[in-house]
Amino acid sequence: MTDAIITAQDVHLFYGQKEALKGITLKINRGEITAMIGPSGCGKSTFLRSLNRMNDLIDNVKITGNIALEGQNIYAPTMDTVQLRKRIGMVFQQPNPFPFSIYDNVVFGLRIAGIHQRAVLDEAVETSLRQAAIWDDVKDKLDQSALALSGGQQQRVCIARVLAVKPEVILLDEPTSALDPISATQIENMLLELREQYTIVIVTHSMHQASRISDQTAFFYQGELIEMDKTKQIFLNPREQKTEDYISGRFG
Ligand SMILES: Nc1ncnc2c1ncn2[C@@H]1O[C@H](COP(=O)(O)OP(=O)(O)OP(=O)(O)O)[C@@H](O)[C@H]1O
Repeated sequence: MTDAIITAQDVHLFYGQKEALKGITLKINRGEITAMIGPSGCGKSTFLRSLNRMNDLIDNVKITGNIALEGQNIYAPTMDTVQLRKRIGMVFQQPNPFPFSIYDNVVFGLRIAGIHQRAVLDEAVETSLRQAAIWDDVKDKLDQSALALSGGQQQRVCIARVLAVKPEVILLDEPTSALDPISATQIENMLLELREQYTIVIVTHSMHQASRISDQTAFFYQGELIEMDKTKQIFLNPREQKTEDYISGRFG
């Protein structure tokens, strides 16, 4: 029996006058990978960003409805957004390591949280880089710039940076679309390893990626959630014609 770690209830989001999300209601199951798919502009990244209040950083955004993490409304005025973004970490499309060493990238969030003991940081660096499946590649050059790594390696360091603060949920917005196919597959394999320990939500344009790694798939279209179900069900026997048309490449 799966249980929900995040619930969204009738979420509407406006950029100025434009309604980008039109009443989204869904549940994200704990310890699963949930994929968000849909054509460009359908609102999947907007929805993903609303899960850890990244949209707060954009001017003129208004959101209504309710999003709860472990039953707690994340839009409540008392919610500490720094704390929230530690609990729900985010990885972006373009690898965005800081212009620091690999070591300093990984421990960035821990230092901000006031953790400075060398042994604790060393341990976090090794554990996070191992989880991100890049420890063997970088263990002998932790003091070198993260910018000198390949794109796929940089993305895994960015994932290690998120893992170091021990989030409960990891949001990934098209994390492999800027990478070569081998790096993309390595990251997919890593996400499969991380599942169960973490809850993962991934926005992807790749049907292959969604069907290969996710447990649940949500199909968005023009700001609405058309259908969400077990991934097998969505890909083999969708309920809605629009879903079928999209996954079979008839539009998008
Ligand atoms: N900062 C913004 N200001 C105004 N409108 C925005 C902003 N970000 C997104 N939008 C609009 O909201 C709608 C949803 O965009 P969003 O980026 O969430 O879609 P998406 O499905 O993730 O698309 P893509 O696959 O191309 O990334 C689009 O019409 C987009 O133009």
